[in-house]
Amino acid sequence: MSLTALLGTDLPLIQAPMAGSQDHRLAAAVCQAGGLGSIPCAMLTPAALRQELQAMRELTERPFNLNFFSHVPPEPDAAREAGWREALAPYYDELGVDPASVVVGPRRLPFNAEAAALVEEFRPAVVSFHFGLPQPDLLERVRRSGAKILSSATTLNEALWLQAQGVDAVIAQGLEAGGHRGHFLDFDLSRQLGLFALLPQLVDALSVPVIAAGGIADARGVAAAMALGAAGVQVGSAYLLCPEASTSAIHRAALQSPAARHTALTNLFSGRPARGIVNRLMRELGPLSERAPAFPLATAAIAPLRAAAEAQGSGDFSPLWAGQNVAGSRPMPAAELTRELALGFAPFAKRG
Ligand SMILES: Cc1cc2nc3c(=O)[nH]c(=O)nc-3n(C[C@H](O)[C@H](O)[C@H](O)COP(=O)(O)O)c2cc1C
Repeated sequence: MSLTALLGTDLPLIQAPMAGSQDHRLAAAVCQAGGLGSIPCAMLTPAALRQELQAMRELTERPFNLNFFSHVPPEPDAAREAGWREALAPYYDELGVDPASVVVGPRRLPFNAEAAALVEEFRPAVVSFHFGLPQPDLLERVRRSGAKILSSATTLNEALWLQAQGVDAVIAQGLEAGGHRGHFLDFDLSRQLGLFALLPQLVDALSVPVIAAGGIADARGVAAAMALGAAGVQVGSAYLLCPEASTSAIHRAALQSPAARHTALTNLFSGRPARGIVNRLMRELGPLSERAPAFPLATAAIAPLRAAAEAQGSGDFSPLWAGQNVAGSRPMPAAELTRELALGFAPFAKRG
């Protein structure tokens, strides 16, 4: 089955879910332009998710994707948390932040029964997961709702596992990708592959469609991924500058500055490796640090530093998620960007 038939879209193009940087507005604009818009749910309470779903339904009747994280929550580790606070202490002093103001808590919850109930109620055409898949009973509820199920793989091993669990398509997430690595079985970063190495491996080995993600920012990138056998593409960073995205002013400025040419994988902001524009915290404490608590617990102690710095117009302590190929991105309406990207499908039109 072609990807457009599977997703119910005109184009085999998914706007990547980007938690913290977009909501239903960007998703709806992409849906209206023929792609599959995504609503990132990782940072939403059930009530906020319900509002997003209602707002989405008002803007479009087209198929869309709901995206969830499916990590295993870690056990809190007091010693590690204390070490992390110690590492950040000089910054608390500098910015006049009271360490007691840190609100400890997970901040990002994995897919759970409440989210499954909302999927059953609103019946999105597609549900995608990052960090593997939820528990089998929850996954079964999604499947029975009628949603097509996608998840990201960063190695052949992960892709084969996802296929064995019955996903409808696999997203091949190359090392170029912005935001969190979706890895869930293979944690050795030195073994993570760029898209051009990963994609053909997955295309050759899988029977389900493979969607290319990572570093695709224009029609040339789309055509290259399709030439390597992708059934479609998932594009994230290129959409961050669209007026419909909720990307912060600080993040937008960084994306359009020469600094955007230097991204790195860092675990400082959440506890899991994610690609972002290199900023002060990454330069001084990382970009990777063994002191950061496990995902998503590292976020709590950074949050007041981020807020204090952002109040002064600085992104020194903000996660500036971006893929390696974001330097050429331009601010333009999402529909226009979708149409430009779609030109890359033209030579492969027969594949649908
Ligand atoms: C700002 C940002 C936030 C992201 N948040 C999510 C998310 O919530 N869920 C998810 O599955 N992927 C997330 N990703 C990763 C994307 O799904 C995708 O792998 C990536 O954007 C593709 O690479 P590109 O950014 O170079 O296009 C995020 C990426 C970015 C840039």
